[in-house]
Amino acid sequence: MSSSNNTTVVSAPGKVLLTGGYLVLDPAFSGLVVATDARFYTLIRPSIGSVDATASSSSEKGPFKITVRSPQFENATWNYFVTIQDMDVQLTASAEDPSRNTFVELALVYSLAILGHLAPTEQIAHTLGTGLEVVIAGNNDFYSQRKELETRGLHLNTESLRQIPLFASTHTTLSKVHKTGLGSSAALITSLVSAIFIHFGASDINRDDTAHTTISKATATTPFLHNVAQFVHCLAQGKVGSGFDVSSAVWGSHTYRRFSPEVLQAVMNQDIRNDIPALLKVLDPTKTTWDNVVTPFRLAPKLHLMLADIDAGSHTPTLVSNVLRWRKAKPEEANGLWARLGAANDKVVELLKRLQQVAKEHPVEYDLAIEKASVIRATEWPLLRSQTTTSQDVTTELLIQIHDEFLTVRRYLREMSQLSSVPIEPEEQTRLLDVCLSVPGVLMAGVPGAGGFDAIFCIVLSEESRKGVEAVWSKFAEMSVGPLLCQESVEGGLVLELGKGAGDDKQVSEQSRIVQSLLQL
Ligand SMILES: Nc1ncnc2c1ncn2[C@@H]1O[C@H](COP(=O)(O)OP(=O)(O)O)[C@@H](O)[C@H]1O
Ligand SMILES: C[C@@](O)(CCOP(=O)(O)OP(=O)(O)O)CC(=O)O
Repeated sequence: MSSSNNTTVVSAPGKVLLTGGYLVLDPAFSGLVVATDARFYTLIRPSIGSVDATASSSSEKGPFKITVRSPQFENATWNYFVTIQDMDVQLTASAEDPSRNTFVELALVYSLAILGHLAPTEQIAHTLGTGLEVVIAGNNDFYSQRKELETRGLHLNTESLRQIPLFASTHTTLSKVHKTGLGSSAALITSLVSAIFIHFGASDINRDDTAHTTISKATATTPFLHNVAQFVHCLAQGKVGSGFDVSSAVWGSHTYRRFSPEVLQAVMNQDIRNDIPALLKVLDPTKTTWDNVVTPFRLAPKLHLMLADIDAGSHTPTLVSNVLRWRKAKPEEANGLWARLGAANDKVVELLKRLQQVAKEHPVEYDLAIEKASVIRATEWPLLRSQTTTSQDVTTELLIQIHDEFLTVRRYLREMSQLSSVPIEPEEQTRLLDVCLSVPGVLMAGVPGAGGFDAIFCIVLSEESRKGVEAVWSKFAEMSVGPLLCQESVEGGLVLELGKGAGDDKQVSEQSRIVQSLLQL
């Protein structure tokens, strides 16, 4: 039983880790991850034309063909064949394909193998029908658009980026593409895994799991999809990372405390393919306690997130292994810093939450305070302090505290850089961030995630501040700073864009324009 119109589209957002880089690898600390409105989309529909699915033996069904395409890349089509024998659903990659895609392949292998133990064989075979076509596409922000702008003779700025069509060609292959750090593989795997479970009628995600789920099983819920995506992502990356990227792809912006790595450690090998019941036991949230903690978060109104990728990328795994090596070698030095940085990170989050609350309780005064602060530099905000203690002052006070506390976070990150000899906030980035902060109305500026030369983020209070920051970026001579168009996601995590259960309002929304364009790819 596939989706009503036989096509399923599921999207998952990209991410930016504002606080908690490195610390979030340790379950004792948490991180603040903001989901972006730049999303990854997976479309699944029946293949056109018929495929010979004759049984090779009386009880075996198949082979059924699944073709996966990533139209933004050169040489990015992969073919797979599925056979079903009782509950055992096997997927093999075509030997004729010039390249393999481990991430896509593992997502398909394990999602289908798990499905074999959750849905009736007949239902799976029926949905596979004459074969399936899978189309994968990421918002342009996931990949550097420098080449596309060049071919169009356009400058590197947001105005030019808006002229590029949706899902533009990257003019290169997946292995050579310059990624912008929004977490393509986590968003891809989360959308792909979820699209498969939904397309085969084994899951029914909706905004509220309890209210709308027609399938009552624990394996039909969003936490289960999260666990499967987390497992596949870890297997594809060859290690159990913190998992904040998959978590935000599933649930949107939140403060994240990781699951204990031991939860997945025992199944982190490809032999588990031969024992799906054991794997299911680990992934079923009612059978294994996943101790990850997700507390929803939204930036207060009028706080705008800006992101830029820097064309001088760092290799995150190298940064991480060097920082962890230093922590192991100098535990006392590192743990002291970990504790101070952890406390400063928590303080930033707490202040941002309080700002949200004040905006809710005193919207008029809040807006006035933001308006005033947006036209002067953060260092001059103390001048706005008046004698009375009105709600406007509360807002101004919080803005001052957030700005100051985030400077403390950066100071600790630079200390970490120095002690570990890892360029987490390198000097070039420090200079860039400090110039950004000198623009009126800039609340925060920092290096996201693992830091390095990869990217920066700013949080600004008005459209004017945004323009001011963009002007700084375009003039910065030391490095090429490429703005991204994305902002904080308002839709949260996973969204069923098309298929059984997708909201009707999607038909007229911006998202439906995106889905229409996907259908043409
Ligand atoms: N559009 C896409 N289509 C298919 N696979 C993709 C796509 N984007 C990313 N991937 C997969 O994700 C892998 C990149 O993963 P990784 O290096 O962990 O990047 P990231 O830091 O963006 O998560 C690619 O090798 C590919 O397998
Ligand atoms: C160091 C980290 O805590 C954060 C890294 O975050 P990034 O967002 O920098 O990651 P990439 O997208 O892989 O480059 C490692 C982790 O939590 O897994």
